Amino acid sequence: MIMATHHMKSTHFDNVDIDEKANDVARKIVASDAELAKRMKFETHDVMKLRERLGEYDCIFLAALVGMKKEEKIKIIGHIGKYMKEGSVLLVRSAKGARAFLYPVVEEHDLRGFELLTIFHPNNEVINSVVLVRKPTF
Ligand SMILES: C[S@@+](CC[C@H](N)C(=O)[O-])C[C@H]1O[C@@H](n2cnc3c(N)ncnc32)[C@H](O)[C@@H]1O
Repeated sequence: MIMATHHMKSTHFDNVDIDEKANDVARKIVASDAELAKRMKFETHDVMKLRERLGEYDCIFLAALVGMKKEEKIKIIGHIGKYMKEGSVLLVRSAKGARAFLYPVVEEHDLRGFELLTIFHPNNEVINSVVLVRKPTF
């Protein structure tokens, strides 16, 4: 929501969650901002079941706990990487240090086949690190 409100002010977001209840809560939160609500859709799907659809986006944000364990997360990243559009960007949330007790750590070597753009580890109250990669254009 912070990105959509303050940085990507005209971007449309398709938010996917496997849990309909999570989407219901998210819809209610976003409904308080009419402008934002127009740009936010919430759909219930398992990301592992989406294929061609993933090729429609310029940028995909993968939430921290989509894949609770590292092996599961790597599998999900591989699936997204297979179907996302060439040249599009994937933002993966990771963790460093003691924060790795809470969230799976994704490192550069877990992102084979992608071009690494940046890794950012915050040192303030923000918990998640961010790894930004691009699917190469062949
Ligand atoms: C940290 S919460 C993120 C909540 C919120 N959607 C957000 O992005 O701020 C992680 C969410 O990932 C969802 N999730 C886990 N595995 C998933 C999958 N395979 N496909 C889609 N959503 C999944 C969970 O239901 C949970 O709501």
